[in-house]
Amino acid sequence: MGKNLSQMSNVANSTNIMWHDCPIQKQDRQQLLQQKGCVIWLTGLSGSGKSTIACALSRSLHSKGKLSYILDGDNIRHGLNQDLSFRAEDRSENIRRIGEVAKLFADAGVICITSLISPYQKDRDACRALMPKGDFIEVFIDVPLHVCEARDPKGLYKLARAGKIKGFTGIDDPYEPPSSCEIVLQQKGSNCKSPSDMAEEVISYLEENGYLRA
Ligand SMILES: Nc1ncnc2c1ncn2[C@@H]1O[C@H](COP(=O)(O)OS(=O)(=O)O)[C@@H](OP(=O)(O)O)[C@H]1O
Ligand SMILES: Nc1ncnc2c1ncn2[C@@H]1O[C@H](COP(=O)(O)OP(=O)(O)O)[C@@H](O)[C@H]1O
Repeated sequence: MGKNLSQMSNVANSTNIMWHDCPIQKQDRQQLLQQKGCVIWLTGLSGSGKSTIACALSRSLHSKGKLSYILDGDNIRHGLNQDLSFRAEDRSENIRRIGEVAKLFADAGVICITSLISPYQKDRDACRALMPKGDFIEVFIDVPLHVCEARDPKGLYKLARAGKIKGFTGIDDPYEPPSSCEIVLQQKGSNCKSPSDMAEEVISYLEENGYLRA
């Protein structure tokens, strides 16, 4: 029997498309994995520690028998997003695509950790709006510019200050800190928290909010 025409959709440039459901759903995959699929969205300046904390978090989850996967902005720009630059529209598209991919991982039951500067509030809000409620956990890595600049692990701040990189976040391109997010990771006074201490704060949030059981 032919498909009912009324079930057909047009989405942007995709016409006459139809959604297919599978009887095995997110709930079933979560049961198998004994965890809740979600997106842990790490945002912060270059050098704030996103990649380091993402790795510490993934390692800690792995040791607890929980399946996670990291989508790192730098890495995704080597493949899927290699056509995108750092101008505002391309950063937005970078974040939109990674948001869509992260949503698929969360639907697969995986704890998906994204690690992107994601400097604009509206782009992060748009990703949140893509997901079912509770699936988007926004984590602000609140490290001041002067600390990130002093770390400068890739030498990019130095190049940006010398005018050799234009539109560098924090120097001559904006970073909008989250106005409200689930977790803020920051140094308390002079007490320097390690990346694994910060990862453990995220783990505590996941444990307390039931993400580490089905
Ligand atoms: N102009 C400019 N501004 C900011 N960052 C720059 C720029 N050019 C290159 N890089 C390098 O690219 C990494 C950031 O990529 P993202 O995909 O996370 O950025 S964004 O979310 O689209 O803003 C960023 O990596 P991290 O240092 O890990 O944040 C930089 O290494
Ligand atoms: N909590 C922390 N305390 C001290 N140094 C850190 C911390 N987190 C990261 N670093 C260091 O800061 C640098 C930047 O970290 P990275 O993870 O590459 O940041 P990002 O991915 O945000 O650019 C690295 O050299 C890392 O060792």
